[in-house]
Amino acid sequence: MLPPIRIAILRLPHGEGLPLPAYATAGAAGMDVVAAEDLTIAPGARHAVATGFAMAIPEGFEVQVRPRSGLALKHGVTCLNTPGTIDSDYRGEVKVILANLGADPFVIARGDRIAQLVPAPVQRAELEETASLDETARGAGGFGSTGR
Ligand SMILES: O=c1ccn([C@H]2C[C@H](O)[C@@H](COP(=O)(O)OP(=O)(O)OP(=O)(O)O)O2)c(=O)[nH]1
Ligand SMILES: [Mg+2]
Repeated sequence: MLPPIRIAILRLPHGEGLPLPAYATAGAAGMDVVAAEDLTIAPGARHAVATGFAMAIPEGFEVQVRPRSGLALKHGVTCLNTPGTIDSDYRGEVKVILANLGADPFVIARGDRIAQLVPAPVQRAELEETASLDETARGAGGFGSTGR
């Protein structure tokens, strides 16, 4: 495991009394995030769920917002934009965009764990426009071109 990076976190007024994101076990890769609001997401609906905190991620890193597998498997609830990207220059409230792909309304109580946060280094690219690309065995084949 790499040494942890430091991320400043600001509790917002409506986050008072809630646990900050935390690792559930010694080997957990993601910090669980709790909802800062009570709400019900209807089947087929989505909602940007409040978390009650904002962060200042160090330059060169991002934080990914990922679904919890238990919610996905048991209820069909996932992060619609997974993995969500929190930019290092974002200072607003972190929101979790949950979608209910299940058949039943999904009830969230303030304090329920709804997603997990994973910090990751950012690799930027410089694009170089070119007139042609090198040839490969795959070529333009994709989307199942190698078979099932
Ligand atoms: O799950 C998410 C995804 C994003 N964000 C916030 C932090 C992120 O830095 C910002 C912008 O996200 P993104 O770049 O994915 O969205 P966009 O649609 O491109 O918005 P923008 O035009 O603000 O970049 O929204 C969240 O709070 N939760
Ligand atoms: Mg963007």
